[in-house]
Amino acid sequence: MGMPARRARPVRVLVDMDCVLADFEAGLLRGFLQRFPGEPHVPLEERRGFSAREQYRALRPDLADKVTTVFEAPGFFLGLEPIPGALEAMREMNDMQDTQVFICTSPLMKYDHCVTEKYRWVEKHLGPQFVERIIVTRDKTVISGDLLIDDKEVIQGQEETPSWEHILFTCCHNQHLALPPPQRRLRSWSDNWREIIDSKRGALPLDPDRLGLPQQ
Ligand SMILES: Cc1cn([C@H]2C[C@H](O)[C@@H](COP(=O)(O)O)O2)c(=O)[nH]c1=O
Ligand SMILES: [Mg+2]
Repeated sequence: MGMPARRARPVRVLVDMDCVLADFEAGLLRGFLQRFPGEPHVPLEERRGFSAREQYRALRPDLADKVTTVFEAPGFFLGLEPIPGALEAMREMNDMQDTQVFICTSPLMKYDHCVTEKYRWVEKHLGPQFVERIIVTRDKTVISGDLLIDDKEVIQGQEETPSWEHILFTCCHNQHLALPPPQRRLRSWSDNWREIIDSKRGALPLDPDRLGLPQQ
């Protein structure tokens, strides 16, 4: 008798929220134009780098605090529009066999409205079963998973070698970046996310049910 075949471990996918599920950048620009109509702004095509605050600061130093008031305001996070295809992809992913989906999101340091509104956003758009799947953390490197789908170009924290592979989700602020190989991108929710998840299955122990092998 050979080595006992082990049952397949599910692929665990961590999905970021801002700019991956919820359109933070469009909401921020809309809110800025409403609140500060006479001020210069950064069009989405010109966004560069994760921090909108820093890009507005470079445009004019006092704009950093102004843009921050927009995303710290009550109602900002709850009012964000879903990214096209995100809700459908999350539902389909959640229904896939041998796949665990979690929403992994970082709160603002000024968390008063942000955290509850993130929970309410998930309940409103995805339903209560996804509320159970929310992980709120300032450090995603300590969360275990096979994949992290996230728009932030560099994700650092206490863990130097996180368990997940970071898939860069394309967003206005990162679309110009050339990725160091072998880093992969997901260009949108119409892109090949299923293939990316399936690429992780090969690395997992084999499932005897699928191979028709005798159970141990
Ligand atoms: C652009 C920008 C974002 N933030 C905040 C807003 C959110 O709370 C997090 C993003 O979280 P994610 O899980 O990495 O998507 O960052 C900010 O503080 N300043 C900014 O300019
Ligand atoms: Mg994000």
